[in-house]
This record gives sequence, structure tokens and C-alpha cells, in this order.
Amino acid sequence: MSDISTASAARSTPPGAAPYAMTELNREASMGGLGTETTDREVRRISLADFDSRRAQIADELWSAATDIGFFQVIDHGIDLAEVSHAFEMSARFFELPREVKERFPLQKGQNAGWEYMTQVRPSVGTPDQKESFQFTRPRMDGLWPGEDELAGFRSTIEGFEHKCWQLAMDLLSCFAERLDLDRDFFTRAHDPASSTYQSTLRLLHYYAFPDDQLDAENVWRAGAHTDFDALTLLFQRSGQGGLQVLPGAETQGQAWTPVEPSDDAITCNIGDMLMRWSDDRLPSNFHRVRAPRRGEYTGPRYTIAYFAQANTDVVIESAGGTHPPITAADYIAQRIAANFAK
Ligand SMILES: O=C(O)CCC(=O)C(=O)O
Ligand SMILES: [Fe+2]
Repeated sequence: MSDISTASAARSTPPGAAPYAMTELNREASMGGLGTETTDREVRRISLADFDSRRAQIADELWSAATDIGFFQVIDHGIDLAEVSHAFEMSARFFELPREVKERFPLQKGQNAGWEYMTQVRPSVGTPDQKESFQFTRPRMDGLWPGEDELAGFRSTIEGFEHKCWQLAMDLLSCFAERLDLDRDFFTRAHDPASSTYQSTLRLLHYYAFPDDQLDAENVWRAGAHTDFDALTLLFQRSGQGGLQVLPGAETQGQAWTPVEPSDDAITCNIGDMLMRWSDDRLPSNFHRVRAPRRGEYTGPRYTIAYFAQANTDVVIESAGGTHPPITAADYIAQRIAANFAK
């Protein structure tokens, strides 16, 4: 049985070596252009019904979609759709709190925990994402929850929802593990929520409505082009609140972006940079972005919820084929956050 490595086993960086995450950052810096849009590519919808008995078939479908366009949607995923709606309701109520209340839960720098407002500047575009977000990272939430008198049920809803997301993400990752000749629970051990080193994050996102006079502004993005830092992302979108677009890695030259249609029943999934490294680049982490609405489109607010499965801080990301140097998940995330957040 292969086992995950932890920090004590990590090799140190050779003197003068480039920082580990540089490849990703250089790639990201060149992706800020408007590009074109195409609906020629299909973002596949994969049913997870009867997961245990259909495991091999589902694993085939996941692998095929992940190695092709890199993004796919799962349906019949086992998370009750009423629970998803409830999480969105709680999210909207949190963001409706007065600003001075939200400011009592400020984003902890480098910690992926707490509330931030327009602070994320993607290296691709250099302008802040037009959004606010609240991030929940299980072991880092001291003092970052509104009181029950301010928002009853918020904390328990978010904690319970994050746990469901973790379970689903681990099921999906177990399929990828087997295809990578790792044992089925390899990634589950690497994302252990019972450990103080857990750093997977549930992020509530609120993209602002676009008033008429801002509609034609240049270089304004809801989320500038990027790849995700994590192993696997689950993204919940709401019907009618579109804007997410993907660019498969093999086709970045043309910069033709494909919309990922939102629907209430589907969870959009994508491979992140950690899994790309872990898989010797066999599983690509692809560029995506959320573009601003255009005249004639829905211009109201957009709410999404993202779960980022990020290996525990003491886990070493090592690729069996040596494509990338080993790095701890703590160092990896820290470098990527440093390149993304102005404050
Ligand atoms: O909200 C979305 O649709 C995408 C968000 C995203 O890509 C991210 O936060 O990494
Ligand atoms: Fe993303």
C-alpha cells in the first residue's frame, strides 16, 4: 500500500532553485486577455447514482472528462438539493449583514478563514475580483463566526454542508486514486478533517450586481482567469447566474473560452494544481474565470459556493514520476495565496 508522505520526509529545496509554484504563476500571468467564446466543447454531466455498484464505470467517465476538458459536472451526487438551497440561503443572509458586523470576522492572512471584500487580485488580470467571500477552514475559525443572535443556524449549516462536500470530494478522489495506482483511500488520508493540519476550505462567494454604468468597463472581472491551488474543487452554482468559463490546457493558445452552464442540480468539478502535480500532469488543472455580465444578460448578483479539497498542511505533494519537486501542502498553498491577495 502506498502511503502519503508527511513533512518530516520532505526533501529541502536545492540552493538557488526557483520557487516551487513558479510554473503555475508564470502560466497564470499570461491569461488575462479577453479571448473569444465557444460552445463547441461539451462540459459532461456524470451521474453518480448507485455509486458503490457503478464505481468502475463512474471512474472511467470521471477520468475521461477530467483528462479531456478538465471540467465536468456531477448529478445524482447524494447531497440533498434542499440542503444546497439552505446553504445558499444562509450565505445570502450572511452577506446581507451590515458591513461593520462582517468586518468583525476579517480574513486571516494566509489562512483561508474569514470574510474578505475585493481583496483578491489574480496575477492574470491585476484587478480585484468584484466580490466578497467568507471562507471556512475547520481548524482556523476562532472568533470568526457571527453569534447565534446575529445569524441563527449559520455556523451549524456551514459546518454540516462542508462535511457533505468533503465526503463527496473524497469519493471522487478515490476514483482518481485508483487510476493513478494509489490505494483507494490515499487522498482521504491526505485530507483528514479530524487533524489540526486540515486545510480544505468551504468558500461562500457573492459577486456584486453590475449597475448599468459599470457594464462596459474594461478589465473588470468577477474572477480573473486562474487555476485552482487545490486537489479538487466542487462548485455549486445557481440556475440563471452564469459567467463561469473554462479554457482547456491543451488549447490555451487560441484562448477560446467555453461557458459552464449553471444548474441547481449539478456540482461543477475541476482538477486543481495539487492533483496535477500528484498525477505527474496526467490530470490537468485548467484555466477558468468568471466574466462580468454584458448588456442584455442577467446583471444581478451571483452567488456560488466552492469547496476546495486541499491536502493537509503536513502532507508532501510528490509525483511518482518526478515531474515536479516535492513540496509540502502548507508551502504550496502559502505561495499561491501570497501571489493572489493584496492584503
Ligand atoms: O464562482 C465561480 O463560479 C468560480 C469561483 C472560482 O473559480 C474560485 O473561487 O476559484
Ligand atoms: Fe477557481
